[in-house]
Amino acid sequence: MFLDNKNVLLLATGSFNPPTNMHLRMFEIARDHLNRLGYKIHGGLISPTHDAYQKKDLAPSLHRCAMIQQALVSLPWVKISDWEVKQNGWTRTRQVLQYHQNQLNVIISSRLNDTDEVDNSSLPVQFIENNGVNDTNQNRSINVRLLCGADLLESFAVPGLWNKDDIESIVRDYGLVVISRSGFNPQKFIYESDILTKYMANIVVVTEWISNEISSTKVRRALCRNESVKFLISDSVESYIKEHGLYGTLNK
Ligand SMILES: Nc1ncnc2c1ncn2[C@@H]1O[C@H](COP(=O)(O)OP(=O)(O)OP(=O)(O)O)[C@@H](O)[C@H]1O
Ligand SMILES: NC(=O)c1ccc[n+]([C@@H]2O[C@H](COP(=O)(O)O)[C@@H](O)[C@H]2O)c1
Ligand SMILES: [Zn+2]
Repeated sequence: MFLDNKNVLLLATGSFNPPTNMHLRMFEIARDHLNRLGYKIHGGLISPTHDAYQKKDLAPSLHRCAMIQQALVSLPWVKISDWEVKQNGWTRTRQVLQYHQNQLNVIISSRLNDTDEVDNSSLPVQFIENNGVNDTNQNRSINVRLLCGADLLESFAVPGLWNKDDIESIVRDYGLVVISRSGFNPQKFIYESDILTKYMANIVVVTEWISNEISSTKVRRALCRNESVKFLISDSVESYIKEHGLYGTLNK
């Protein structure tokens, strides 16, 4: 019932519209915290949501993927997975976790058996190679964990947004790493949820003490008003946005 595998790959889902410095910091904050708790982080993945995800002002995934790729140049231990955006429609988060966990299992077993016929282009397998999965006395599996902000956790309570079964599977089979966000109280939210309390051992809440209110919404607003977004997003992401006239920057 409790996840005791300390070998972890962090997977973050979301719009990344556009990717901000806080999206990148989430991975760094989570890795530091989990390392202190004795976990070993074998890599990270960003899985942007499909264009069919009904969200206001969502830029096409082609652009969101390109921006994520630019942003990740300064965070090489995290890779983009474009599996979600390549599907025919929106994919629920439980299925996103399931797909990547299956892929990871296949890759690890093919490495252990010295067969290499799996397409692993979307997974950061170099971390797996470099992080001792082939060591003896090592647990040879890696758990995909959902990395999210406290707002995403609290969206579990939005009526009709998440299936009850999906929430249970996410927290039971994968586990959560939740980064604090101002205006949200993940500890209280867990306390008030029977299912989250049942599996609280699988939820790591990480407090970001250097609190930072960057959000994509605020960045889009600043861009549209022709205000500076420097130090909120990567310079290369800003250049990409302006080059393609995204978020109302055309002719500004
Ligand atoms: N400042 C932040 N602190 C903690 N978590 C964050 C922060 N910004 C984004 N996240 C997390 O990153 C993931 C992707 O979020 P998302 O793409 O919605 O970014 P966002 O900044 O919330 O964008 P938007 O304003 O468009 O909703 C989510 O799990 C979200 O909770
Ligand atoms: N039922 C579900 O699995 C479910 C519901 C709502 C959002 N989500 C995901 O959570 C993320 C939320 O992103 P935003 O915070 O940008 O809306 C997206 O990746 C979306 O696909 C999943
Ligand atoms: Zn959001």
